[in-house]
Amino acid sequence: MTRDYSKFLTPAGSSPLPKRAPSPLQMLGWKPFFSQQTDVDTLATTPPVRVTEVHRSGLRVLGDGIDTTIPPGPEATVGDWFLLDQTNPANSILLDRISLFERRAAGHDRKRQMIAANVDTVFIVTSCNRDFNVARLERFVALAFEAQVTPVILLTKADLCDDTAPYLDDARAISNRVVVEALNAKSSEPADKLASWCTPGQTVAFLGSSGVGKSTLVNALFQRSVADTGAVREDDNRGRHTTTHRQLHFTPDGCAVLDTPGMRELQLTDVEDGIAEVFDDLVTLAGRCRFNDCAHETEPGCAVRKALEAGEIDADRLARWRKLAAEERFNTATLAQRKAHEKSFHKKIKTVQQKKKR
Ligand SMILES: Nc1nc2c(ncn2[C@@H]2O[C@H](COP(=O)(O)OP(=O)(O)OP(=O)(O)O)[C@@H](O)[C@H]2O)c(=O)[nH]1
Ligand SMILES: [Zn+2]
Repeated sequence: MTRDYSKFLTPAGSSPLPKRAPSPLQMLGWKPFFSQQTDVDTLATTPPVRVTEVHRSGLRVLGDGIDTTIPPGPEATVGDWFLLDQTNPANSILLDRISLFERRAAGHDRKRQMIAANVDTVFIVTSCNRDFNVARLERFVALAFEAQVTPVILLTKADLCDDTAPYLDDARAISNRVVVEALNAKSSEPADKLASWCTPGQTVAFLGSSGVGKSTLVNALFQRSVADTGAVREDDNRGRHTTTHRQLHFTPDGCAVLDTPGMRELQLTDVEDGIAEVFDDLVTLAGRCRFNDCAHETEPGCAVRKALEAGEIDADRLARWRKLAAEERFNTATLAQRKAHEKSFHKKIKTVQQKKKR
């Protein structure tokens, strides 16, 4: 007799256990990385809260059943997690970050300013037209790597472009660690194409020049969910992401979208490691040059020039790496360092001129 066991088998494609819905804290972006910094008892007495808004007067923090304001501290930024001391909020404990975007302030001391913490994914947006610029994309990818945030390159306005293939090829050649997608931001595509990075508990941000479609994409993220629930009026969800201060907005799905003007002004300072990651193949090659301080120009035993002559590396990419690295060094140098550099440069010129006179 053959028995029919089919009724006892899990149907193909379905998981045997229903997935547990994320907890309120997980929806806010709470991860094992944070819980590992503390213990159950501490969590019970000082509950975790996330900074969702930064104002001059204080930080708005959200937790499981908590929505309050704590005094501003110089050490915190939007996206940060605190263990909230409810009796004395100023004594709340800041948890270590998974990632951090920073920039140098304008002015004399050019102190570092924190832009956003614990962002998981940054969408680097450009369009399939004249805005597309490999050097700029490399620079944004370097910033993301430096901040420990996963970069994803989005090429918008695909609908206005005859052939997206060359753009995709160029963007994909930047780093094999970066996913690249081409899309029409105004269509229904963003919901699908961004879905895997915009799951509950994830925090995302957008980088890119003006007019490339960042707001259109953010709108799409909100409208998809809004359309699903049909609960929010059009003009309400418009207002959700127009802001002038640092803020996290949560889609009804529980994905946090960072909206901060500072992201647009990120400069190329203190990103030496990020640049080295983008150009890791060239960095490895340079490590094989005979001299540690090889400028890859006329030095003997230069592995970079050898590879270039053998056609193993791209001359344009090499030039972009050197330019980006030089720009980074210049930006990162303090005013004093720049002045010292100029002084020694002028001194050199003077010596040369004096020698010529003789
Ligand atoms: N056809 C088409 N138009 C797009 C696409 N993405 C954006 N646009 C249009 O391009 C214009 C600029 O888009 P925004 O979303 O405002 O660009 P942004 O990057 O937010 O610009 P800023 O707010 O200045 O930083 C708008 O008119 C959009 O409708 C796209 O993929 N296809
Ligand atoms: Zn060299």
